[in-house]
Amino acid sequence: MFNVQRYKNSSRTTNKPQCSCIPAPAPSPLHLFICSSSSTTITCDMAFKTLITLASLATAVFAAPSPLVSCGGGRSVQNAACCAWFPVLDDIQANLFSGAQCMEEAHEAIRLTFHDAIGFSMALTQEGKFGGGGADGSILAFSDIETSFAANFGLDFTTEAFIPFAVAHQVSFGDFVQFAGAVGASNCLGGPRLQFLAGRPNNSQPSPDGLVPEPTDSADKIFARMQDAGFSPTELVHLLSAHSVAAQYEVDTDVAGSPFDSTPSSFDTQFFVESLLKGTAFVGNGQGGESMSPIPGEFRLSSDLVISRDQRAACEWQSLVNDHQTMVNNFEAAMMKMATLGQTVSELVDCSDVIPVPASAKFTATFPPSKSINDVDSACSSFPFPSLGTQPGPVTSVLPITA
Ligand code: HEM
Ligand SMILES: [Ca+2]
Repeated sequence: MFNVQRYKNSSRTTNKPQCSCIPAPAPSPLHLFICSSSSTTITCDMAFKTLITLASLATAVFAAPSPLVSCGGGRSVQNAACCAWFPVLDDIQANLFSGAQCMEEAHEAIRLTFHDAIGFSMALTQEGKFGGGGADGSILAFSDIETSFAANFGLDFTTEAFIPFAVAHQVSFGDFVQFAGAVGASNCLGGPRLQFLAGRPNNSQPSPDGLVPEPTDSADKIFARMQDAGFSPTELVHLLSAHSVAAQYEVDTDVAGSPFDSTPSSFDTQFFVESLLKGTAFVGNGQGGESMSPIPGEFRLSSDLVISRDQRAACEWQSLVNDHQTMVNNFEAAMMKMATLGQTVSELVDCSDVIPVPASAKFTATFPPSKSINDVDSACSSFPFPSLGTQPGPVTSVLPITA
């Protein structure tokens, strides 16, 4: 096993008053609030009002912006414990993400957040078969087991590359997976600034097989699996914004690096546009979860096809075609939920201020060259597909992402 220390959260204490409510002598309907340290007795009603007032005051005081703590080098954070993440940030930006790029490793980092966190099942927990799980770093701690699952095929390269960083910086695997994903996403033009909470313990169990959705799965199967982890079809659409900065390497290795949209380094809405165009040809061999795509070089996952055409998701999908800001907001909210699956949020420290602010961009969605509204395969009848311009020029092939 790796010698990784558990991230130490600041100790927390609770102030419980040494008081209790007892019924007042009949016929009074009141309960009396009696404190051991005081001879005063007041009614519970009054006591609770006082406590509520004190609690609101305390909340107001603690909610006030706290002074920033300097971490040196011109960087500062709200919580001093978060300074420890800057060396991790600098290391992965330079040595994992090739200088803060939104390329293959950053994409893999985003994907890994999902493949770790989705190892969580309310049904299995209720049946007493697999409690816990979720965003716990098990995909790194038990990479030999979890990367043998079909849905994680090829992720062994990623886990091998990621593990040494977590070990070197002595942070928990669960924290590292979510941190690397948030930093990777921030490298993408127009990307989200994801929340990052630190302090996940390093005590995961291997996830059972079968919890990560596969590109060959039906919409019913995928929605059921996501529901079992606490996500609605709408939230799944929000999470799938990640496929705007994505490519495949393992579904068809002969066309490794073929992206899911024409702008795989921009967290823009082109994925939602292009995935709704009629497929015309396979980029690869058409097997293992590939569907026909509309543009040469672009790869379409069958799972994206069935989800985007399903009545439970189609309108949400279409609503994001030309709404980058909503796409970012939705993704941030859904990722916040996913990154803490199986964790006790109150025990984590908010270190979001360590995550870089992504380069902002104002995107206007367009049809690829030669495509128009006539090529749209909309499954949403509630509102029309937005009116978009067409990129000028001849049809060009989307280039693969190469290392
Ligand atoms: C229905 C659920 C999903 C299915 C079936 C699915 C399937 C896939 C597949 C088959 C690949 C290609 C892997 C390869 O061959 O290298 C992929 C890539 C990717 N997925 Fe998903 N995915 C799903 C949801 C998600 C979610 C929720 C996220 C993130 C929040 C995500 C992020 C990514 C990213 C970033 C990549 C690109 C990885 C790279 O370029 O190396 N996916 N996905
Ligand atoms: Ca894109």
